[in-house]
Amino acid sequence: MTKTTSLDKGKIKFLLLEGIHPSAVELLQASGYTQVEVLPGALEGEELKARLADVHFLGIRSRTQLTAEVFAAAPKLVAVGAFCIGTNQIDLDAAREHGVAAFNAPYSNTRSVAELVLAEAILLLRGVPEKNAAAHRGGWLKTAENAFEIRGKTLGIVGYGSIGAQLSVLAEALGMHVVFHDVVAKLPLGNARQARSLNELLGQADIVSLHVPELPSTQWMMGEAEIAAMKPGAILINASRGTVVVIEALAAALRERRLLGAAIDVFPKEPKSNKDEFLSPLRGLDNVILTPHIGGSTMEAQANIGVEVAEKLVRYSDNGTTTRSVNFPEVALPAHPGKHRLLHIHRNVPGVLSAVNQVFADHRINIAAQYLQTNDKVGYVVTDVDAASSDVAHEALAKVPGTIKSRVLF
Ligand SMILES: NC(=O)C1=CN([C@@H]2O[C@H](COP(=O)(O)OP(=O)(O)OC[C@H]3O[C@@H](n4cnc5c(N)ncnc54)[C@H](O)[C@@H]3O)[C@@H](O)[C@H]2O)C=CC1
Ligand SMILES: O=C(O)C(=O)COP(=O)(O)O
Repeated sequence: MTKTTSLDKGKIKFLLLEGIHPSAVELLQASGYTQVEVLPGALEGEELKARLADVHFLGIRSRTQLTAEVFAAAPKLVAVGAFCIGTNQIDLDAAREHGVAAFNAPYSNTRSVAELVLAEAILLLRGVPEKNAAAHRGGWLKTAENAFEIRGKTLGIVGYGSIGAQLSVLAEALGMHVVFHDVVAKLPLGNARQARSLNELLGQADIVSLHVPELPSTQWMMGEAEIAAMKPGAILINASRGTVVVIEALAAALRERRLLGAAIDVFPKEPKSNKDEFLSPLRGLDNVILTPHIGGSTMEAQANIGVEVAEKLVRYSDNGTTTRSVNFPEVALPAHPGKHRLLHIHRNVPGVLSAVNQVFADHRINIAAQYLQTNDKVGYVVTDVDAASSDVAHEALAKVPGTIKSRVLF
């Protein structure tokens, strides 16, 4: 039998958590990976660590927290796939230091989030959440008071990245004016314009929608002062991360009717599973749409994400390609028939590359192709050598000081 990978594909273990779409399993199996375990929920603590003891590839979504402690308990882990956009749940530095490459799906659920936000903006401008809640209780709130068309209103987008920019285009198609705030100068799409500051945006927008990643700089960025700076009767929508809004300050503004309404999809503390109770100061406020972190949860987005991230994991497993990794130097080297491929991940300190190449010189191994990329912490070198030399080279490479991980691919 001809081997295609150093470790028989049938022995490589994938663990997919949080109900990742079956499209991922199908792709992995079609690529020869038969050991794929799928769990519907997230794992944490000792259970997560115990499960990871013999796992090579892990798939998660936004809920599973991968800390330095978790990586330390996963000696065989080669890569992590975040089957979502955000990677704030992964300690990316710790992953890198353990030689674990991380990938995500930066675009597959963008449209789903943008559509949800627009739908919520329309419903909130019409007071539908309150009228719907009243009707369920036997009430009948037929009135035009505080009910508005979306046409002609100003949408303020905070974070003009993939989602913010997509939302901008859709909003203009509905006749909205768009103003955005971003820490980076961005090309405005259509007639959108970039505000000079968050406060300028807050003073102009009828609807403020947040689309920033979770970062130290975005934590609690919508606090009491920022909410007070919003126009009276404005609407706040948050489908980014729960740590971006001070939820108590929002609840106070909504109770006092300073804001017309809000739609919140993400929370500082979210239930761990569908079985746990959702607790929030926003519960019971009829002018708030509360959704259980489903901005990206559509069949279309999940199916696409399943394929996108599974493909990235397969490419990394099969030939060492790290293109679009979120924490690793990017390397993509074409396959060289008849050669074996050595993957060497090391600390980016002076002397490691020369020590690596000294191994080849010492063993008189001819290099067919070699590619090195580094980032501030880690170096990743891919070397293709004659098949007959790969075992001896692999053994010697693993002993080079500064080595984090090394693999050989046949
Ligand atoms: N509710 C849900 O189910 C989903 C939530 N998300 C969240 O949405 C976030 C945004 O997604 P994308 O648009 O794809 O990300 P992106 O990375 O394309 O865009 C984020 C933008 O925010 C900007 N930014 C960063 N810090 C900022 C700050 N302090 N002030 C203003 N702008 C700032 C960046 O420059 C960038 O333009 C994700 O990081 C994720 O946390 C994403 C998908 C689904
Ligand atoms: O893509 C993201 O960043 C999200 O927040 C979506 O998370 P989820 O996959 O629904 O847990």
